[in-house]
Amino acid sequence: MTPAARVGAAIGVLDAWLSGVPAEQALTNWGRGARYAGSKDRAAVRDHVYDVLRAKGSCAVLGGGGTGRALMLGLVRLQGADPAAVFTGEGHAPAPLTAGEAQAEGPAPDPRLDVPGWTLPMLEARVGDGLPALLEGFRHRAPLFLRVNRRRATVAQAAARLAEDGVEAVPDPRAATALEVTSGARRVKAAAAFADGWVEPQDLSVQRAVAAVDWPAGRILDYCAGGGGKALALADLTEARVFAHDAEPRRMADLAPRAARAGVTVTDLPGAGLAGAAPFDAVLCDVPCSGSGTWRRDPEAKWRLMPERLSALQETQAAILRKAARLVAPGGRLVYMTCSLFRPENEDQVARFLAAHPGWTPEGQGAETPLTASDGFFHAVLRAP
Ligand SMILES: C[S@@+](CC[C@H](N)C(=O)[O-])C[C@H]1O[C@@H](n2cnc3c(N)ncnc32)[C@H](O)[C@@H]1O
Repeated sequence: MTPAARVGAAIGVLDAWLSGVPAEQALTNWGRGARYAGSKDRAAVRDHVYDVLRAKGSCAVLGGGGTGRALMLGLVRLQGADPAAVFTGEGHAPAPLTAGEAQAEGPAPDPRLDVPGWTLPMLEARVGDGLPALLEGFRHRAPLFLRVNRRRATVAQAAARLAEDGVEAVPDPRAATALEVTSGARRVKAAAAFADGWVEPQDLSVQRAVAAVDWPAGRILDYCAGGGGKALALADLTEARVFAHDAEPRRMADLAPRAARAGVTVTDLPGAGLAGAAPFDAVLCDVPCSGSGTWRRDPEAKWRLMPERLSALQETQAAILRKAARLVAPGGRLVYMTCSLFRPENEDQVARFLAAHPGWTPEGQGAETPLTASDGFFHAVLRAP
């Protein structure tokens, strides 16, 4: 495919997204009908779509509208390319610009347009004067970080082995287990270091939060284990026996093979087994949240989020904390985590729990933002009476 044909394909995918099809589904649907597209074409189309979703408000201003075509035109302008060289109408390229489209270019748009307006006060409350830098960052792709499984390799050994497979990665002094991938990110999952469990993708902010907690020896329950990212990190980092639970057990399907790769043991605990297995010395609640800390990675999420959804998430978070607290041993720890930047999901949620649970004490908390680590991430440690 020519570069212009890739833009044409991205326009179709964006139109499908605008009609309500999730981005991944829209990309899959396009891919099924595009047998001629090679892996580089597919990657380029995906990148166009996600670049638009990261900067949708700016693209709409620069492209003069909200259709897939206008958004892609805006992206071409935002990236400093010449639209006339892309919108040629030749082959599978999009049709030439109309006079109106050619004139639509205006001043550089405000990055505030690239997040839902009602979230701006919450973002500002988190980063203060850093808001312009945060919003500018949201327009760009997030870096990829790996966590080195220290039971398998040192950080230096993992970096050297990744390099053999064309993945360049450098240690990050902000976390002892972190490698930042500086080139070859798409090759990580095919690399021997990944297949042999030396590395797992995990954001820097998560690695910092996990390392900041004083985890007890004994028994730790990951109550919202999902794919198991935190449970695996805990099994590698601590000497504790790690258990994993999730309200939707199918989400934990990858946990066993990932644990086997990493050479660690994580024990599944279905709902029926929870009460009998309690109490635990620590219970981690990595709760469902807005994901506002990961909007660079999942920009579609910011356009899906509505105030009602945020309120519902807060109720879910409070309910999970209430239930999980009952599983903590006397004097044990409840560790609350979100990948949200919003206080209502973080500090306010902790305050609400403490107000309703006399005797529990806060033992420290931390909030990362894309300005301090990579993703936004929050953690708080609460001590049981
Ligand atoms: C943020 S994700 C967890 C990500 C995971 N810890 C990781 O590191 O990959 C939140 C998880 O909470 C689960 N969940 C939602 N409601 C729950 C509940 N009431 N009890 C337990 N888990 C719940 C979801 O199924 C989802 O897998």
